[in-house]
Amino acid sequence: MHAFMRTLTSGLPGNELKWLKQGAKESNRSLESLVKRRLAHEPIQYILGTEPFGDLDLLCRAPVLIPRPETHWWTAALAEYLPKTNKRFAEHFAGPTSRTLSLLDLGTGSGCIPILLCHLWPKGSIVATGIDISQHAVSLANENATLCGISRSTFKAALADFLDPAFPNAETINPPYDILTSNPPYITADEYLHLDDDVANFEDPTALIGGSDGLQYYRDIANLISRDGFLSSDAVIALEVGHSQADVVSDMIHSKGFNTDIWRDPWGKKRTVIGHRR
Ligand SMILES: C[S@@+](CC[C@H](N)C(=O)[O-])C[C@H]1O[C@@H](n2cnc3c(N)ncnc32)[C@H](O)[C@@H]1O
Repeated sequence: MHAFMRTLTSGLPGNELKWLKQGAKESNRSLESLVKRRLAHEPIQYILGTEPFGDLDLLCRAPVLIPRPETHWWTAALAEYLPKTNKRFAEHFAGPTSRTLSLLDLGTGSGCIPILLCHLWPKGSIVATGIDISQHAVSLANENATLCGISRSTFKAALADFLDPAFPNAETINPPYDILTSNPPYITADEYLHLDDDVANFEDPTALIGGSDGLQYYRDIANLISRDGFLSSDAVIALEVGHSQADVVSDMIHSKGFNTDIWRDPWGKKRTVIGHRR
């Protein structure tokens, strides 16, 4: 048996084996079955069922997108940046004010972005909504919100399709929003064909492909933000983009009456487009 396990685990990096052993110990699942799943390219986050996102530990379940380190990076940076953008936001984050701030996250997946923002602003009271086209994602995001126990704020995920011309029409979507965040699907249909098995065989293609040129969702977001009454007059927008998309997405947002800024991640890539109403 030991020799069999040694052969089975020889294809795994040492740290993954350590995590799987830990996972097997914590959940009474056999190490052999966990290793077999990993060797079949299932991501370790789905096998263990969680992934750290800052100091949160979020539930992960296929096929909902596993939160990525680059998403954590800009979300944490946004939490620091927002109080510096205007007086109303600054007052709000210093402590409770008479008004709540409303936040909408488009394509919320695990709920990682709004849940971390609420967690990092413990003094503010934010009414956050995450929408997703996938019921798997909506359920997981609501479970994550309960698990993470955000104090003064509330977060609720709801099923909706933001590409639908009738969006927003559900009761759960209640504009105007003060903060709009999104990490939409942004890889091209061609890039999808070249993804590693770990991603392509387990994560939902709907979470990844942004149309033939990868930009379909940004065009839609640009249309949404230019609608009367969708955003408040001092709203801030934060969009994650693919590594070559920042300039074109920034131009789209700029053309809708917003000043824009592009943030580079710690690895030097242009990863986030920030927008403020002009
Ligand atoms: C790249 S994932 C991001 C998930 C999560 N926000 C994160 O950063 O880990 C994009 C998400 O958008 C959702 N999505 C795709 N098309 C959508 C649509 N038309 N309306 C609403 N959500 C959509 C997917 O189901 C997926 O959860």
